[in-house]
Amino acid sequence: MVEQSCPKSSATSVPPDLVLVVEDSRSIAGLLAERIDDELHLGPLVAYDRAQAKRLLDEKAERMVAAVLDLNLPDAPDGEVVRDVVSRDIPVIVLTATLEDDLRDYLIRVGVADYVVKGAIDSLDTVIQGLARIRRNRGIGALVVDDSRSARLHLVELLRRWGFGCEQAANGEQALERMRKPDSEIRLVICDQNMPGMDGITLIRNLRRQFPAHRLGIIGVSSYGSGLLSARLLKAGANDFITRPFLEEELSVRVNQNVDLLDLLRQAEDFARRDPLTGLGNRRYFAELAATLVETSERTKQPLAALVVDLDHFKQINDDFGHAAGDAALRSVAGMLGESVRRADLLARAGGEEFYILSLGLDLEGAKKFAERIRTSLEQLEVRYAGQRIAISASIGVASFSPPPSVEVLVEAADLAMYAAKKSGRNNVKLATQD
Ligand SMILES: Nc1nc2c(ncn2[C@@H]2O[C@H](COP(=O)(O)OP(=O)(O)OP(=O)(O)O)[C@@H](O)[C@H]2O)c(=O)[nH]1
Repeated sequence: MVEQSCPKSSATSVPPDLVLVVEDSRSIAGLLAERIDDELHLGPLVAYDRAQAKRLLDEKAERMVAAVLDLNLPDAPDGEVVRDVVSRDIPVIVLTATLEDDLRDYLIRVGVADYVVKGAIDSLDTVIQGLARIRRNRGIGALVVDDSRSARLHLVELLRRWGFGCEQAANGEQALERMRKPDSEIRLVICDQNMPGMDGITLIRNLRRQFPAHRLGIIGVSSYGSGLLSARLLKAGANDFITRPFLEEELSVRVNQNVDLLDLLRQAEDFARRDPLTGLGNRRYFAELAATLVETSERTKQPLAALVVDLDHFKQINDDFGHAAGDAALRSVAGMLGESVRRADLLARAGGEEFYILSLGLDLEGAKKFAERIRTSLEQLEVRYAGQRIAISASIGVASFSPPPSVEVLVEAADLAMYAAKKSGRNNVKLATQD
């Protein structure tokens, strides 16, 4: 079995939304609190000494995303507050005036996520970036694969202090079994090369066949002196590698850079599927999800309905009020449609002033009622631009098949019905004929 090492989040109903700042300099504490609030939209909890910090921990520890701690406090001159916080499994960034080697060793040993030397021009920027990463990491599942229990636990402990939700597997087979589970998403795998049975390279090849580089970051771990091995790990599909023994800081940077890259790739993916004006999915997004809905309709023997919603005389709106007003109207319509559909429905902007909705479980009669409701809501929609009301209406075509032969047939049927609605005067709903 795969061991669950650290929970992804605490069991409280309020998601963690606070950052503890323990700093006796009121000016630094004030600056940090302001930036945590403004830039991260998290609630700063400020304590000026250890006693205050302990009280806040007793009251609100489970709501803390992370803590920023000064090492020298009036009632705790030797960093005692660090242990108070680390012992509660809250990721810690330490602010320190100086950094000698033995202090660095102590901080890593005691379990801090990061340390920042005070006074450098960008030190507060570094703290804010560190907090943003810890918050981001909380939503990311990581899997450590290593047959050595102590090596595995070391990696798990490091990932946990950086905020990751973390699981572990003792060999390649366990790791593949874990990756087959759809429940919690693992986005980062750190895997050792030398394992009995399936080695790291074979495991990475296997993983890469199933998970492209923008879905899963893989960091291979090789031993010192095996330069060729590192190259082979990369060739097998690892995004990066680290050589043992490593400094915790180096692993932290590699892990964070890889997760940053995953985020960027995910954003690029998202941009390719999203309409920038309305924030709705675009045609590409629609095509991908529609295929899944058709499959579900076939499998569950439920009808699948399509609505094609085309705004009337939109050119006239642009001509009368200007293109910016037309844009504002499209955004309002998208917002209204977003509120009208159920969570499981698929809504997309198909292009221009046309929107598609797919709804599983609606027969033609149900879909007609749904379309009528949308038509009426659009008619009543209050779109105001520069003090003037822009009247909106739509012609809606409706089709429902149980199951549809294909997405194309379903949408084409609804599209033809929409044209019939336009022909018969606009601002009405028409149903597709069964043939
Ligand atoms: N403001 C704005 N206008 C857009 C956008 N996309 C398409 N349009 C405009 O929507 C109008 C669509 O015009 P037509 O296809 O002639 O249709 P219509 O005027 O709505 O008339 P009917 O559909 O026949 O009722 C065009 O003038 C496009 O320029 C957009 O993103 N923003």
